[in-house]
Amino acid sequence: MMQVVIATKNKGKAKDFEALFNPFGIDVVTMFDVAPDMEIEETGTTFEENAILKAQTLANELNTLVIADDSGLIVDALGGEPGVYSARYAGDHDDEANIVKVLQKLEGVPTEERTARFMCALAIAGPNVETKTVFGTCEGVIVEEKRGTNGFGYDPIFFVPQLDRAMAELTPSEKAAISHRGNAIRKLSELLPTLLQK
Ligand SMILES: O=c1nc[nH]c2c1ncn2[C@H]1C[C@H](O)[C@@H](COP(=O)(O)OP(=O)(O)OP(=O)(O)O)O1
Ligand SMILES: [Mg+2]
Repeated sequence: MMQVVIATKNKGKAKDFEALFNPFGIDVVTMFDVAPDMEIEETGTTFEENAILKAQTLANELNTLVIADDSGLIVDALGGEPGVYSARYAGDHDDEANIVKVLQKLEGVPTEERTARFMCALAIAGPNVETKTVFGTCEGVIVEEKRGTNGFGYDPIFFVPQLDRAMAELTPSEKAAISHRGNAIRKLSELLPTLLQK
């Protein structure tokens, strides 16, 4: 069985990656499987820097090819917040508190000004390969109340106009087809043949 190592400790992200890789017969392995005690501090100021940091740190530790994802929500009316700090916006990795904070800050802001996007930076690093990064985005609107129970993070408040549903109302494969993460993976897959030749 082919497998891909993802430098993440986010179970929601891991499920997204499974929806993207399992259809190709590729198993997803996370830090819970290969480095459960490892903590990688995200000291970068951009998604790209943090993705590279996570990919290279785990790749050096395992001496194998690793993909890392650094992602977040950009809300236009909040000047781009929570951005790179999405995971720690209101509390450390407290999805519910993060959602409440975004909704409170957007109180009274009309729908047409509630535009937002998810951003995903993926880095791939490993022995004998030059570290590469790719990016994916997904456009949406922040709704006033949570909708749906699928996905993770800010998915319940992220409405996808294209599908007329919130991200948390999509099945894993529907999300994979349109998400920032899906779009980034599709770009990475175009790079892989050249990357692995060396
Ligand atoms: O598809 C998504 N649907 C909803 N929310 C999302 C999504 N993608 C990223 N997000 C939010 C969650 C978290 O608040 C932050 C990611 O932070 P980020 O540091 O990249 O991930 P993390 O710390 O949860 O796991 P890890 O670093 O171990 O991969 O953006
Ligand atoms: Mg993180």
